[in-house]
Amino acid sequence: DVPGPEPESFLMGNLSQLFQDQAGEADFKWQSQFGGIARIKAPLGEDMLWISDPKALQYIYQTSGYNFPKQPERRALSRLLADHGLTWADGETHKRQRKVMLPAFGTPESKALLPVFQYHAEQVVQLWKDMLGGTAEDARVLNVIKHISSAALDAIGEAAFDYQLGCLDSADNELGQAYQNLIADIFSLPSKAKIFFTSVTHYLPMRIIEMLYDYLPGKGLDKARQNKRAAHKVAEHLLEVKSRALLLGKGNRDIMSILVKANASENEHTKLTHEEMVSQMRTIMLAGQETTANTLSFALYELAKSPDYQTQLRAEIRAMEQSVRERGETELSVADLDAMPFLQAIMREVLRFHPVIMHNYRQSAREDVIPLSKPITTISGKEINEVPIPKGLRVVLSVAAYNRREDIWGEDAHLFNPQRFLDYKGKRGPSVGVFSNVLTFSGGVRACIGWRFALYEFQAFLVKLMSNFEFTLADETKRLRRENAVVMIPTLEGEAEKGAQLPLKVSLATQD
Ligand code: HEM
Repeated sequence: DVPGPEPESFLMGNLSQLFQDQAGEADFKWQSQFGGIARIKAPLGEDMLWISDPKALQYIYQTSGYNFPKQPERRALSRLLADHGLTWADGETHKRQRKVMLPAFGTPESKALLPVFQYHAEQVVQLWKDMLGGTAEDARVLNVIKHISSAALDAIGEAAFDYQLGCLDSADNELGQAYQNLIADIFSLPSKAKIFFTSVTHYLPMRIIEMLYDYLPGKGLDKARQNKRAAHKVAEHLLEVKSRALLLGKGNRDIMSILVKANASENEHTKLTHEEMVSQMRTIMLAGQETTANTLSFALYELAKSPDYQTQLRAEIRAMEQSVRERGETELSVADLDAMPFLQAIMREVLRFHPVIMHNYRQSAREDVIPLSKPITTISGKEINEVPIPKGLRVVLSVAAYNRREDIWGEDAHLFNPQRFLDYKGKRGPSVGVFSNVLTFSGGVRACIGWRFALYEFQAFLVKLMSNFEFTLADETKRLRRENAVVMIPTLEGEAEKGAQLPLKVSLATQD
């Protein structure tokens, strides 16, 4: 009885709109037509709910979090790319894994990684300076996402595992190659057949879905299986090195070392098994790299579009660099970053406007009642404040739409406007997201565990790049598409098959 958009066909339902249109387009349309909740169709006439209502989201993510596990086909994809790690786990297994992993992702642990991120950002600066030649007049169009992705891989290799990948130097590293464009290569440009297949696999037992992913031929699946072989080899080796170091009392600040230590103090029932520890390495590599690199790329895109924001941000950076020099240091500290209001506002607005994970997918484990913050009128004309749902109902939680709600973000929600975070610091609706109430890192019991890690990495890179370079749009950038490839990637209209591309005109920034 909940209203929703017309399905394209019985076979596809509404899913092509969700996955083939530009990222977020269907979400924005449905939000303006139906409000915070709509009935959409999956293939073969199956009913699903699409949701951006804050109270409903809060209920599903948080209040009733473990009653809304991930959809089985999504878990099967997680297993393909990250084994039995945290993104795959559900219920008690998820609670146990998350408890052991949390200490590695706390605030002090993430802050301690800032120098690692600054180092890798500096490598991009040096590379681009070499490519540019040396005078402020020299400008070149660079596909910025290429180098940012490689540097983000190097950064996560070192920050999470104390492992040198050397992707930016194009070092011939098997693990680095296994992760380069992993998600984009597997999930971008999904055909109708692929969308149909992925969606209907949930009618099969989990074991069969997993076997299909293990043995079916296909370029994407081959890449995932090759990734598994490369990652397992390195993970086994690293676990051995780190366990030995722990025995010798030599800890390190990388995430894996902290995890090995935290796990050693757990009892037999709560400990992660060896296989689970190996899985967490793939989980962190998968969840942490393309997400951060793509967010940073969209930030450069927005700043290239708005020279004024760029000038304002650079002025703030210059002032802070000056005060850092005056105290005899060379790098900005976490406190310095926190004391830069425009940087903070830009970061929040980029995360709000370009959430690289646009949807989360869940399924009700029992009959339930979803509360709404605003009533809706049903097809039969009743006004309702809550929606009763059956067990097994699949729901799409729309990060994209929530982040553009006018009742939360204001009438200009569809405009990129960092000023909103400077003008208004109060509470915006029910608390849903873990950070600044944007939903980009999700919320509740399985919110992004690496959000602090991502924020420091983002700031380290953005400050270095803005301090050294000016960015303007290139002609090609007018064809930019936000491609929905599970993680949102920038591609160019007509060249989507080339994968992630973000051509920007880059020149040296003047240092005054
Ligand atoms: C801008 C960067 C990032 C964004 C936008 C992002 C977003 C998200 C979102 C939306 C989820 C929830 C997915 C769901 O519930 O279906 C998630 C989960 C997760 N993220 Fe992130 N993430 C980012 C960076 C990172 C980093 C840097 C790491 C690790 C170093 C990381 C590790 C994880 C893990 C392990 C989970 C699974 C948590 C769980 O299921 O309990 N993420 N992330």
